[in-house]
Amino acid sequence: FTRENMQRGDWKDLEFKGYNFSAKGQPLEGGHLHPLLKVRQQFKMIFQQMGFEEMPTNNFVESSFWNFDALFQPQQHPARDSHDTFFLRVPATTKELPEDYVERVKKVHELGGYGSRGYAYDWKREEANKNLLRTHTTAVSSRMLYLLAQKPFQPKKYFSIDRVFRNEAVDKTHLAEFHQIEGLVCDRGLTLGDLIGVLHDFFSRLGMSNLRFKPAYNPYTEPSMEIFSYHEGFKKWVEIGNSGIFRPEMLLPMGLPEDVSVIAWGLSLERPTMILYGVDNIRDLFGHKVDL
Ligand SMILES: COC[C@@H]1[C@H](c2ccc(C#Cc3ccccc3)cc2)[C@@H]2CN(C(=O)Nc3ccc(OC4CC4)cc3)C[C@@H](O)[C@@H](O)CN12
Repeated sequence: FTRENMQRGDWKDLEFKGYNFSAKGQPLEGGHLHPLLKVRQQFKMIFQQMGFEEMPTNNFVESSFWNFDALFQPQQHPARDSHDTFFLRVPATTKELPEDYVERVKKVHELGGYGSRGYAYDWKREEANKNLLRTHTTAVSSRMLYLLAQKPFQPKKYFSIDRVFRNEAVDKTHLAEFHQIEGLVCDRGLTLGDLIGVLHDFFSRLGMSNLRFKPAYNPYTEPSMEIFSYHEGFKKWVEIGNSGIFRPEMLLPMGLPEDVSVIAWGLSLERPTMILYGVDNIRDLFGHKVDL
């Protein structure tokens, strides 16, 4: 039946079936929120109920300075080479860093100070200038703590939930990126007991009250602890995150008062989401739809 037939009106003498008004309409597919975003909302609400402020995390690109050097992570650390980190070609280097602070960071890496021996190596500005995709949201925490140190001290509780990037082999449960959740409390005289207490408060709001802690290592926290929770369903201990107290070599060059300490912890968003939604392949949740 061509346009000409229609225009000539040939349709007038055709037999048409009567309307069937009792026919069902197309089933309407209701939309649904992505599980990761639903779990992110839950964590956000928990942090807000605990009086934490959200940190600005909308820069995926970071300098090696804020991502590593400010955290007292030495320039020869394996996490800093291209097997673990995505470095940028354009723009390859960062433009502006607070020069006086950079000098103090260089000094604490090379010679120590504040009671530290330092790492006794030649710290290079070119290394710190290299732009990368942030490997952890702790890069944002370091920026926020530096800003806090520029004003008369006041205690703060910050959190962040956003994407981080690692140049790692991908498999069923690992992607080259994930969402890190991080919380920190900055106040005078905080101790490991305060860290354990805030972890119990935080995780109990997720129904995880039976916690255990194991000594661990992070370049920027001392002491550090891995966090475990007994999972009733799996009848076993599940690692639910990592935590620690930021080192003086990180905090004092920023200019924070000597008696101020910062307790912090982190976990991923994908792990809890996969468990809460029974997803066993991370690709069903996020990332490129390829069959591995
Ligand atoms: C390379 O990726 C590391 C990632 C990710 C992680 C690890 C450490 C940090 C951190 C930190 C930190 C430490 C000190 C100071 C500041 C930040 C953040 C994310 C998860 C951290 N983990 C993790 O999320 N596990 C987890 C969390 C919640 C959960 O809830 C379920 C409902 C019951 C279940 C599991 C632990 C492991 O999964 C680990 O194998 C994978 N980890």
